[in-house]
Amino acid sequence: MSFTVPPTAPARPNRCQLFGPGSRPELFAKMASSEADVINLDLEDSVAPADKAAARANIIKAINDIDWGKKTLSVRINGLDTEFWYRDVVDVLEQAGERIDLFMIPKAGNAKDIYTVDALASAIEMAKGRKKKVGFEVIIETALGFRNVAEIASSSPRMQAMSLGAADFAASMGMQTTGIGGTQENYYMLPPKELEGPRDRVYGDPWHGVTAAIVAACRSAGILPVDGPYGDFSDDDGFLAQARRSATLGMVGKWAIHPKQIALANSVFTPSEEQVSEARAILAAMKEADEKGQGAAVYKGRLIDLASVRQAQVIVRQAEMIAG
Ligand SMILES: C[C@@H](C(=O)SCCNC(=O)CCNC(=O)[C@H](O)C(C)(C)COP(=O)(O)OP(=O)(O)OC[C@H]1O[C@@H](n2cnc3c(N)ncnc32)[C@H](O)[C@@H]1OP(=O)(O)O)[C@H](O)C(=O)O
Ligand SMILES: [Mg+2]
Repeated sequence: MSFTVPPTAPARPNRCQLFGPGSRPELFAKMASSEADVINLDLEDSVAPADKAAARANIIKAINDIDWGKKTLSVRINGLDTEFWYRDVVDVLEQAGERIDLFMIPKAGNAKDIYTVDALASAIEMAKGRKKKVGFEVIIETALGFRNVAEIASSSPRMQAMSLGAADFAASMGMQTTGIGGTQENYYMLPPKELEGPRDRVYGDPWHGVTAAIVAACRSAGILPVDGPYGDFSDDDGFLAQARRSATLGMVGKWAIHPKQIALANSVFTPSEEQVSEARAILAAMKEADEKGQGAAVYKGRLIDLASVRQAQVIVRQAEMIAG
């Protein structure tokens, strides 16, 4: 290990973040009674400019009136390049009660963006005598954000989580696609032409680079890495494939842009009984090895050592935290 020990991430479930437009208040109670761990009430891109003020009022009322249970309650504010964002922060923090947990800052480009929102939120919290400091989560969805992902992750003690926003990311990177996440039709390779046999397309993962960058930035800053939206909510298999890929890379959850995606996300980001018992068996085998003075052992024909203990602990800790 390095002498620099990263902080630990917030110990709360974040398997699914359910989004709903602030301009559709009829959805809020349904969101509150869903199985999502995190609720994101949106003031940004799912709300038309003419509806921003009404959406703010809807969200403030909902924060105050609805029983959100144990869910993490987040409000996505507008981007810092708009005329809307300051009013989002001011109105919500001045008029909504302490139940709000997080602001989600979209299109985060650098640490200064987060500092700016932090300064405004701090002033309002002091002025209004708010006891609970609002936390932040951000979306990496621009080329600038990708470039500065590490400084954004550790930009403020308020930071709790970071998501990939595939649609805006694709636009900002100039990617040739209109899909929101998932496999892209033209992102494939062919087997070498010298090989015999059919040259079936092998699809790659165009989100791999930024996903790995987000996970590394989050894990070294002690915040939660989250996979963003999968736009085609009629494609359960596609959602599951992308979610399993991001879980394998270290992300802790995924957005749902429709309620049918909640169970899919929860199924992937809750370690299965098999995964947990395998992890516990590895821990038991390593305990036995340790008692014999061995740092490495053989488990089901493969090497396990102290790194395997740390891997197994990740899964056991996740399961225990979700079980509460
Ligand atoms: C891509 C970038 C993003 O910003 S993604 C995040 C922003 N987007 C959103 O917030 C959209 C959220 N989803 C919706 O608005 C809707 O789900 C919908 C428009 C996609 C579909 O709505 P619709 O009412 O047509 O859906 P139905 O299939 O008829 O609904 C069935 C049933 O479920 C209830 N419902 C619908 N949506 C929700 C919801 N979000 N939460 C809770 N419940 C919901 C609906 O009322 C029906 O209920 P019932 O009538 O059966 O009682 C990103 O930034 C990037 O860049 O990548
Ligand atoms: Mg976006």
